[in-house]
Amino acid sequence: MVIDASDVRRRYGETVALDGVSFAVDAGEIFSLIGPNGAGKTTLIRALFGTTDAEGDISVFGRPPTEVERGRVGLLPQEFTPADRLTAQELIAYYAGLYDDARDPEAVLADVGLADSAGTFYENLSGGQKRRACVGSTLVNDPELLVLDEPTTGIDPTGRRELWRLIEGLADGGTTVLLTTHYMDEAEELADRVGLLADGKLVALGSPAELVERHGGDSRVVIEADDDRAGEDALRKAGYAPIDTGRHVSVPADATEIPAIVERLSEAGIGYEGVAWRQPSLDDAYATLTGTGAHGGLEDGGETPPEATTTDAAPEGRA
Ligand SMILES: Nc1ncnc2c1ncn2[C@@H]1O[C@H](COP(=O)(O)OP(=O)(O)OP(=O)(O)O)[C@@H](O)[C@H]1O
Repeated sequence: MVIDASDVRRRYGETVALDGVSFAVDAGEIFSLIGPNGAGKTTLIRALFGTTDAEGDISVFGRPPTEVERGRVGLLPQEFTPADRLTAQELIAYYAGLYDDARDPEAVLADVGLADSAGTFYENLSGGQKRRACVGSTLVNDPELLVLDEPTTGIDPTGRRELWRLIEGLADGGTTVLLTTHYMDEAEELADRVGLLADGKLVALGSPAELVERHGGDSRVVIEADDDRAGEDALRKAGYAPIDTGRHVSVPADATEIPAIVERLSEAGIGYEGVAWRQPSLDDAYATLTGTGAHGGLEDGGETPPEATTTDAAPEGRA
């Protein structure tokens, strides 16, 4: 086991940032922490690495956070902006210089796909290349555990996919990865297991598929109606129970029910742009658990996560 955390608590004055968090991460796993802004993700990462004090039992590689050998861990903080006028090569070489037995910077540049951009100033790299260069700076010590705090925030879809492939490659090579993200597709794509933090508590823990199964709801037919309200009314009258997703008309149904749904709509004279069948995703599970969309927050007026989800996380809290 690489990380073992039990009943971790941290307050900042009156603010409870972590309220008894327990979880464990195994070697070679990609574990993703998700949760609304202010849920406690960064505080938890800082507690795991001893840069903030916390109550509870934490061990990383079997040792208290402050006693872990630095060389075994690589950490990419959320706010990390290297100097614009360093080339990619200079950036990696700088970090390599901090370790006695660092890897060859050229090899690290190749690993993060920047061999051809080694001489490019950081400011002239694309968003995705910049983040890969930053990840590269955490790889100079060949860490066994890599911690990435929102590694793809602000990057375009191509850059995000490049980073995903990089992270997957590292995990395939045996690196344990702990990452935070606000992107549910990222957690779903990358993570072996996901922990959902809300208000300092781990309210759900499991593989993306398990969380979707437990909290994602039913598969649904989504209708892009010309008039959503009229569409919902028509389907309700026909015996369907529309789900409130904030946009379009969604009714729990199998794909085989599409013809019947379309018929009900045309009987009611409702026009539509499109009809699609969709299985629930991690986004849906997240919305159910937090009462928000993926980019909202409980503090933005969402509901308190249902009690049942708090208790159902408990037995799996420790792997
Ligand atoms: N140094 C600090 N001093 C006071 N309060 C803090 C400090 N750091 C965090 N907090 C508070 O603790 C809570 C958890 O914050 P944290 O940054 O861990 O959340 P987060 O899940 O990482 O949020 P985000 O997704 O926005 O990065 C918040 O209410 C935050 O305001």
